[in-house]
Amino acid sequence: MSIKNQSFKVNVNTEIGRLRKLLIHSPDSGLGKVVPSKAQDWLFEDIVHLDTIRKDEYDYYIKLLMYFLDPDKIKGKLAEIDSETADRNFFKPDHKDFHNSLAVIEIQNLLADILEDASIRKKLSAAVCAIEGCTYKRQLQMVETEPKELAKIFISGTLEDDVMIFAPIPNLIFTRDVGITINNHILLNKPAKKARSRETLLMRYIFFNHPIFKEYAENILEIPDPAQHFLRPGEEEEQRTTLEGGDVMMVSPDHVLIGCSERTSAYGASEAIKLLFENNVVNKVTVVRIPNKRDFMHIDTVFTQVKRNMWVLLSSISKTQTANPDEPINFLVKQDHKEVTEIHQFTKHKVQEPKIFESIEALLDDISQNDLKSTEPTQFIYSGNGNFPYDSREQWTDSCNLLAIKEGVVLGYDRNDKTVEAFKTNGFNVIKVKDLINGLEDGSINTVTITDTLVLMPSAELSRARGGFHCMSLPLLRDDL
Ligand SMILES: NC(=O)NCCC[C@H](N)C(=O)O
Repeated sequence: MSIKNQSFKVNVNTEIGRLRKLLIHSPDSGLGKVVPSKAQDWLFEDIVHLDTIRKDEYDYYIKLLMYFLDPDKIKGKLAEIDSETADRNFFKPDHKDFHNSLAVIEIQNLLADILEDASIRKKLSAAVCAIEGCTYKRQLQMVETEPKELAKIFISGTLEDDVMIFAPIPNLIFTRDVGITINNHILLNKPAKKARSRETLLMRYIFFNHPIFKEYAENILEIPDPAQHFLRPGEEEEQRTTLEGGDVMMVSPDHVLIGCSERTSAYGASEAIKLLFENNVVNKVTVVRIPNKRDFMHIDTVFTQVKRNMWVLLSSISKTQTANPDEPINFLVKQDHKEVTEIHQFTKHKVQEPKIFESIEALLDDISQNDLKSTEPTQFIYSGNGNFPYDSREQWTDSCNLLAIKEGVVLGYDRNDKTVEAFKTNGFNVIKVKDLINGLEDGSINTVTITDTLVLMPSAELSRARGGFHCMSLPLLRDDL
C-alpha cells in the first residue's frame, strides 16, 4: 500500500504542541556503507553498525511514535511485531508488512510514490545523475527501474546487487534539516554541505509532487540566491546563501527563530526572513547567531524546548556565562564576533530597528512568558548540569537536542547522565523507552495522562551520526498549545 490519493492538514505553530504527524527516514543501507576515510565528508563522526542502529535503537523510536501518533498500528500487536518470524518487516519501508503509517511517514515511500509517474522518474533521474556525475546510459537505466527500487537507489546510492554507483546520503535520517513546517507553510532548506544536496533535491520533488502536499503547493517556500550572490567574491560559507532546518524553530504561532551557524549563513537567514514576511507567514523572526563550529552546527544542537516554561540548553552559549572579567587574558585576546551569541529580533513592520536580546535566556524567557503566556517562572536545564567538562561532552552527544512528542514529554539519548540528573532535580520522571513501551502496551501507562517525562533512548550507534531526536523529526502537524 502506498500513500497516493490522500491529502491532509499541515500545520505546526509551536515546538511542543502534541505531535500528530511527522516525516522520518529509517536508517537505510547507505549508513552501512560509510567508510572511515569518508565519514567526515559525509558528516558522520564515525562508522555505525547498521543492524544495531536499526534493531536496538531506531526501531524503538518508531514504536514509541506509533503509540502516540498511530496507536491502532501497534497496540495489542507488539509481541507479533517483535517476534522473530516477523523479521522486523514492520520497520522495512519496502516490505509488504511495513506499517505504512499516515502519521509516522517514511520519506522513502513518498519518493517511491512520486516515481510511479514516468515524467518525474525521467526528470529526477536526470537531476540525480547530473549532481552525481553518472553516465547517460546509467540515467536511461534508472528511468526504466521499478519505482520502489529506484527510491532505494536514489537514497542509498546502491543497486540491488549491492554495487555502489554513488555516495549514500546517510544524513537523510535527520529529516528536520531538509525542510521546516511554519504554520501551514513549508520552508525548504538550502544546504551548506555538499553531502546533503541530494537530500534537498529529492525532498523538493516530494513536496511539490506528492498528492499529500497537493493543497500546499502555494505554501512551499524556497530560498533563492539573490542576484548579488553571483558577484560576491570567494566561495566561503559566509558568502553563500544557506539555511538548514535544524536552524529554524517555530516557537509560537507568530514567531520563528532562525540560527546563524556553521550551516545557516547570515544571507540565508536574511532571505528566509524576507520570504516569511512577504508571504505573511509570521510577523516576528529572531536571528540567534551562535559560535560557528562543528560541535554546534545548528541552533537545535544547543537548545530545544521542553515545556512552555522549560528549555534545555548549553550554558556556554549564554552571554551571562562569559569569562571572569578580572582575567588579564580578556585584555590580551579579543573575542571574534563569530565566537559569541548575538540575538536580533525583527518584526515585519520594523525590520530596520531590530530588538537586541542580551542573552539566550532572556530571549527564551520572553518567548515563554510573552508569546506562550506561561503562568509559571521559566526554567532552564543546562547540558551536563552546567558543569565542565560534562556540559560540552553531553552537548556533543545531543543532550540539548530533544524532541517533544507532547508538552513536557521529551525524547533524548540515554548516555547524557548529568543532564538526566538535572531533569530529575527539576521534577521530571525519567523512563527507559523499553519500559515505556511495555507500559503503553499493557495499559499501565497512557499517552494522554503522561506528563513531565524524559524518555531515554538507546544511543550508542545513533549518536555517532551527530544528531538527536529533534534532528530526526520533521513535524508536519502538531496540536495548538
Ligand atoms: N538538526 C541537526 O542538528 N541535525 C543533525 C545533523 C547531523 C548530520 N550528521 C550533519 O552533520 O549534517
